[in-house]
Order: sequence, then structure tokens, then C-alpha cells
Amino acid sequence: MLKKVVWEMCVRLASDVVKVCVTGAAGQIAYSLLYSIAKGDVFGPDQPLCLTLLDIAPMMGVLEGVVMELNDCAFPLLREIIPTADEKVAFSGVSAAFLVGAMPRREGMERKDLLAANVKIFKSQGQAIDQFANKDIKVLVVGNPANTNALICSFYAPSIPRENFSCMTRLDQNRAQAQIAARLGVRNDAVENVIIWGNHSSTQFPDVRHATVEISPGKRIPVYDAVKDDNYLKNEFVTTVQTRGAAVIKARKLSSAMSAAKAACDHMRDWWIGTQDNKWVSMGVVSPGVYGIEKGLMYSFPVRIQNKTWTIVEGLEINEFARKKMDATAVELKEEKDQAMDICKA
Ligand SMILES: NC(=O)c1ccc[n+]([C@@H]2O[C@H](COP(=O)([O-])OP(=O)(O)OC[C@H]3O[C@@H](n4cnc5c(N)ncnc54)[C@H](O)[C@@H]3O)[C@@H](O)[C@H]2O)c1
Ligand SMILES: O=C(O)C[C@H](O)C(=O)O
Repeated sequence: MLKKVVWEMCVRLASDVVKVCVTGAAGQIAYSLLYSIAKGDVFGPDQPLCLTLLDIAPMMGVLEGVVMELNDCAFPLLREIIPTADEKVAFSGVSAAFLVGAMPRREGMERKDLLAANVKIFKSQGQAIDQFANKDIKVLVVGNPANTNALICSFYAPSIPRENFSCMTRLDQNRAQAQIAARLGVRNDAVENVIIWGNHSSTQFPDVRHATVEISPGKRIPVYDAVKDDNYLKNEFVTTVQTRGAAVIKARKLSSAMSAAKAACDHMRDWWIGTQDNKWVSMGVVSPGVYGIEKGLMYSFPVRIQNKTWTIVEGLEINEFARKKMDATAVELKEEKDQAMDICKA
């Protein structure tokens, strides 16, 4: 009898473990990301995890060091770590994947300059996800150009719903939120419902027309009314967020990593656990043709999430200024999509 109870407990424990894949696991974003995932920041403080860590063969030595450090953290939730250079091993039975592994840009480059180098990684990983991952896997693409890589990844994984692929614009959302909070001298979390529309690139449109801020306890007003400076919100603010990645590279000589890892955690946590009440978050998802954005583009929209399913916040008023910005970033995404398809078919 006791044997049976112990056996049942073991089976339950094993089936409760969620398998999560992180690619680019020997790189700089992963170094921060793995710590937060293993600690329980993303899938919850009671969720046991198995981590599969994918990187390329020459990085296996470095990855061994990362595994040693993960082990040395003695995380209670971390039940198994599988380092590998084999996509089949990395994606088999996986329920959530952070696709980080890709070349980062250097000073003077645009993110789309990485297309030729990176897009084939996402074709290959899409094919592996299609074959080996769980069909309800949630895929977050971080590697740049993130929107187009996510689109390609989903294209080559036709057996997985397209809604299960997303790309990260949460870092842009966090940046926008932090800029407004600093301007108004309030806490970062006092600012809500900032939107990032479009591409994770210098054409993105950070939009605070629908955002609100708690300026004193219990008093929430529109950001436009609190800032009282249309010129700043339409120009300097927009440009600062659009070019923040380049500013970090210029200063650090490396692209953002700590903030990117934090944003990846925010994105996946909200997808897994859901968003609160009336709050929106921005994520790049496949356009269903709303807000005049061509169906099928991987475009960042404001979404609400329940039961691991995102829904675009619809019905927001779009003025002429916003329309132009939203269309310009869609044009860039269309160009990237066509270029990426050509590269993948060659
Ligand atoms: N979407 C965003 O907001 C955002 C933010 C920051 C960085 N990024 C992008 O994330 C990517 C990673 O940045 P990083 O700073 O960690 O770079 P990094 O160079 O430090 O690490 C990248 C890792 O990916 C690995 N890799 C390369 N090809 C691979 C493949 N086929 N499979 C698995 N792993 C592979 C490399 O060996 C390396 O270990 C870059 O493309 C960067 O531009 C995106
Ligand atoms: O800007 C980059 O190339 C890295 C990343 O996409 C960022 O926004 O910081």
C-alpha cells in the first residue's frame, strides 16, 4: 500500500514538471534569464521545472559552466537541466520556449541588418518545434529581428497554432513606462497601458494616448493630462524609446541583457499566468487584420491574456498621428517578411 502511494506521488511529481527551453543559453541574456526562470519568477513559485538549454556546439564548454552555476544556486524548483546542441533534444516535450539564440547587432547597425545571419536559425528551430515540442507550446522569440524571426518560426511549424508564437516588445513597453514615470516623478508601476505598436525596431510606435498614471494615491488620470506636453510625447519620448537599444549598445558596447531578460520574464509570466483586470501588455503576435494592419504580419499590439490565450484590445481610437506611425512600422515589417521568405527559400 505504502509502495503504491509513494509510486503515485512520484508519478504526480514527474508529470507536474514543466519543460522549458532556452536557446542561446550560453549567451548574455540567458545568463540573467535562466536565474529568474529557475527561481520561479515566470512559471510561479510552486512550479517544478526541467530546463533544456540549447546553444551551438562550440559553446558547449561555456554552457557547462552555466549548468554548474545553476546547480550551485540549489534552486528548489529546478528538477533537471539538459544542456545540448541538438534541436531535437532541446525541444522534445517542451511547453514553453524562449528563443534567444541569435547574433546581436553592434554599434551602427539596425536590427534588420541581422536578418541574413539569423533568420535561418528560426526556420530550423520552427521545424524542430513542429516535430518535437508539445502542440500547445508557447514560443517567445527574443533574437533579432524578433518580429520577423517569430513569423518565420511559426511558418515552419504548421502543426502548432500561429497564436502560440510571439515576439518580444515588452522591453520597449518597460522602457516607455520608465521614461514616463521618470518624467512625472512617480513609481514605474503607477504608469499603465502604454502601448508598443508594430516592429521591435526604430520604426516602432510607443503610444501613451490611452495610458494612465496614478499621480497620487487613488487618483488616476491620462498620461497626456499629467505630462501636459504634446510636443514631448509626440517627438522626444517616441525617439528615445525607439533608439534606446542603440543607446545601450553605444554605452555598454554590448546589447541590453539584464533588461531584456527581465522583459522576457514579464512577457512569458503574463502569457502563462494571465494579465490583471484592466491592464494591457504589448506583445508581437500574428495580426488577425485588426486596426488596419495586414493579416499575417507579426505586429505588436496591446493584449489581455486569460487561460494562456491573448486577445487584442480592440476599439481604441486611432488619430491621424498614430495612424501614420502604425502604418510606417507595418510597411517595414512587410519588407522584412518578404526578404526573410526569400532567404529561407534560397
Ligand atoms: N527583442 C528584444 O527586445 C531583444 C533585446 C535584447 C537583445 N535581443 C536579441 O537577442 C539575441 C541574443 O542576444 P545576447 O546578447 O544574448 O547575444 P549573445 O551573443 O551574448 O548570445 C547569443 C547566444 O546564442 C547562441 N546561438 C547562436 N546561434 C544559435 C543557434 N542556432 N541555436 C542556439 N543558440 C545559438 C550563441 O552561441 C550565443 O551563445 C540577439 O539577437 C539580440 O539582438 C532582443
Ligand atoms: O537594440 C538591440 O539591438 C538589442 C535589443 O533589441 C534592444 O532593444 O536593446
